[in-house]
Amino acid sequence: TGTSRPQRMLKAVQKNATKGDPQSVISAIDYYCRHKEWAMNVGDDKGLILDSVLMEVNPSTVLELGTYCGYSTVRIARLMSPGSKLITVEFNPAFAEVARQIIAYAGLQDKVTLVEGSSGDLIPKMKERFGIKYFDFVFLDHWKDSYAPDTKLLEDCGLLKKGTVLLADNVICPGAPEYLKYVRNSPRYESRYYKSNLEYTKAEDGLEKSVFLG
Ligand SMILES: Oc1cc(-c2ccc(F)cc2)cc2cncnc12
Ligand SMILES: [Mg+2]
Repeated sequence: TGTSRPQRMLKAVQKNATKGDPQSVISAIDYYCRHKEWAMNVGDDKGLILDSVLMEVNPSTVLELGTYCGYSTVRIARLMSPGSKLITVEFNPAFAEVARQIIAYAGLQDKVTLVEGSSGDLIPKMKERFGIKYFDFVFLDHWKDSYAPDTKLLEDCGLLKKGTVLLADNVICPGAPEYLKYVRNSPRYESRYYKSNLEYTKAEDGLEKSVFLG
């Protein structure tokens, strides 16, 4: 069988990026996925929007749902202040294994806790396992039909506080219609859509930013 796409992406990082330099890891992945083989990272176009929303929030605690190879984990963690914490959840063990190595290559392993498992199982354990009171920022980038149930679960577990920002990838492509309906119709959220492109393509996609109002 040979190598997987995530393994080839890791090789490209090890070959073309500088150890301990997160920006070079991001650039190496973007170059590889734009010129060699596409992969489902949030990418450089939507990545710039992610960067700016993240910097605006300057969160102490972040939850990422859907690690994949760790591209957005590196994008987020590189901008987080000293002492802040990112917990990232990945269901697929092969993805998690590559992500650990890419996060470590970027030198960001001290800020990041990667947890393997299903978001639905892990969200109710966040307080007891990781001593998390609230999340200041949540990046949703996993299965699109889990966005809405996981958001409701975060509310029910008391993991959102007034002002918590949810940022959801792929709300157009592949699409998360039930999630959009939920956050756009709920009086508990203030939502806006950031139009962009599906990573490394000309197709439309975008990010939905939703502020929890408490
Ligand atoms: O950013 C993403 C993109 C796509 C995707 C795949 C195939 C296609 F044709 C278009 C889009 C799938 C994803 C699954 N999980 C998280 N993020 C994703
Ligand atoms: Mg995505």
